[in-house]
Amino acid sequence: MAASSSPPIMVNSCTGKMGHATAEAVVRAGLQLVPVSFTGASEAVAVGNVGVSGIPVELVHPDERQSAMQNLKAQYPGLVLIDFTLPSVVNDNVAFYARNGIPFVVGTTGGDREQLMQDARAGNSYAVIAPQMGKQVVAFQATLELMAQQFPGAFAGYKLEVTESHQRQKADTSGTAKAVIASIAKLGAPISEDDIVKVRDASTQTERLGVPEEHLGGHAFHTYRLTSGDGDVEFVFQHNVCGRSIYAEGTVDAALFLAKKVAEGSEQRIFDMIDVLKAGAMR
Ligand SMILES: NC(=O)c1ccc[n+]([C@@H]2O[C@H](COP(=O)([O-])OP(=O)(O)OC[C@H]3O[C@@H](n4cnc5c(N)ncnc54)[C@H](O)[C@@H]3O)[C@@H](O)[C@H]2O)c1
Ligand SMILES: O=C(O)C1=N[C@H](C(=O)O)CCC1
Repeated sequence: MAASSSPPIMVNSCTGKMGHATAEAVVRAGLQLVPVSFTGASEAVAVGNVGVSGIPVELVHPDERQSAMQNLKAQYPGLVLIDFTLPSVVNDNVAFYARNGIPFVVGTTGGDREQLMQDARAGNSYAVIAPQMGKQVVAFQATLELMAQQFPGAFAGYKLEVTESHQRQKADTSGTAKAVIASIAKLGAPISEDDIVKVRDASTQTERLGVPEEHLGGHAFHTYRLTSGDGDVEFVFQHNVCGRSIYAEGTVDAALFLAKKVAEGSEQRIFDMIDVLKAGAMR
């Protein structure tokens, strides 16, 4: 695979909310958006293409993706691929990208994460894989993980309550919240992913959580509350995001970071967003 510092970027799927926002960020960054996007079977049948900042992007049915990929590799040397699809298809997609040796960035959450990492490592592909692409949220996550590594068990005996609020259509529990509770478990306050309270109803979101009406369709309001056993001490961590631009911009940074790693012939091939932040790889 040829390397490039300004890679052509393919976004799957431009029919999705996050995929479309990321494709717009690719164009905004002055990068070449590959005018082809893999999409779900229903969308591929229903519409032929979708517009991204005035660029018509041709939609490819899952059954046609292998032949399309052969052509794309030839037509777009140095291609980097971004995946914002669904938890139900992300494993199959990652295995497909790895088999084709395409550098890829996966922001899609859920699926079988252990299998996903195994498949990503199995090929010779380069990848950035992270459930959270927003750089400032990633910095928060990294700080919490550092605290957990420096002071394991520091919050033993504390009770953790987690609430995550997202747009109504989000079916899965936030991948970011899952990653954060894994760090807090190392601090001594473990909870199960099933204990994460998912808020998806508009009235609770606007009246109790303060989500602006205009962002009900795209927001991430997370609260992590740690309370001491005697109830006398309380810590509250929050990250409240409206819209999707924080993720889209971080994803473009991740794609540029990955293209650089390919160009360098980096020995490490699989990265997360903390690696992107540590490299200072932000525009
Ligand atoms: N990492 C992050 O920072 C971040 C940020 C936002 C969303 N996400 C994740 O991204 C994913 C998508 O979120 P969304 O809000 O865009 O969802 P969405 O439902 O709007 O979009 C999903 C898209 O995937 C497409 N799709 C379905 N099957 C496909 C297949 N086999 N191949 C290609 N495309 C296929 C659908 O057509 C749909 O357009 C979720 O897992 C979400 O958690 C991650
Ligand atoms: O909008 C979404 O869906 C998001 N998904 C990621 C998660 O599951 O944590 C990141 C935040 C937004």
